Amino acid sequence: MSLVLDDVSYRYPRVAGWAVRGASLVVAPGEVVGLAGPSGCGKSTLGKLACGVLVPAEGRVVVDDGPARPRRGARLVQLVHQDPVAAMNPRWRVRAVLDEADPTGSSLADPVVGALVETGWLDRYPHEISGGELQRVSLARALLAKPTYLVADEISASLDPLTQAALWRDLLGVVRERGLGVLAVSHDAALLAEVADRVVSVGGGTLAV
Ligand SMILES: Nc1ncnc2c1ncn2[C@@H]1O[C@H](COP(=O)(O)OP(=O)(O)OP(=O)(O)O)[C@@H](O)[C@H]1O
Repeated sequence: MSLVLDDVSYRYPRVAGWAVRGASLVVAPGEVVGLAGPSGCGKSTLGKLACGVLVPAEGRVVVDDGPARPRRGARLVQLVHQDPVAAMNPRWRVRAVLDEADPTGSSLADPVVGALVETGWLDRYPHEISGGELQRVSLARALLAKPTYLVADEISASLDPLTQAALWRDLLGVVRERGLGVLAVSHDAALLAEVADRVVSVGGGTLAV
């Protein structure tokens, strides 16, 4: 059982050249794999392929022996988007964002979510909280869906060092307790060295790990 990207390639419509070319990667349950590389080399694209937001032109993505995007049932791979503003409905208050992921309405009862989200944010719209706060809401939303794997795309880039450390401590707790597998995309080599079990680095150009 694992998240497998097998020789995947992807090119965006109307753009010359490949964004990702022949990339292969495995993330096991309970493992944190860091993905490093220069801007534009295809890290976010690979993350979107891993969770089924994009479909590879070549190669395949297999999640615990099944498809990345099953027609029915739970989405096993959740993406925490690099840009949480773009990933959130601007007309939904934070409470509605979390309730969509956990319709029981008891999301803050989850200790990890309770640590990430402050009650004072619940009645605000995404534009009424800071970028770093929105990143924490975005991570909480993804964890509420109880994924088996998480693609964490620069999830702590807009946080101060103390808040960043707290967020990763909470997330690594979920990795240990629930066996969550994480693909952590970051430019921050020191952070990846700290949180990842291993780091895949890409030198430059198109991503082909
Ligand atoms: N929606 C899109 N349409 C067209 N081209 C895109 C799109 N998104 C990304 N690209 C292009 O695909 C390539 C890979 O982009 P991607 O965002 O995956 O890189 P990245 O390594 O995550 O970069 P960064 O570290 O700056 O976030 C880049 O050349 C980028 O310009």
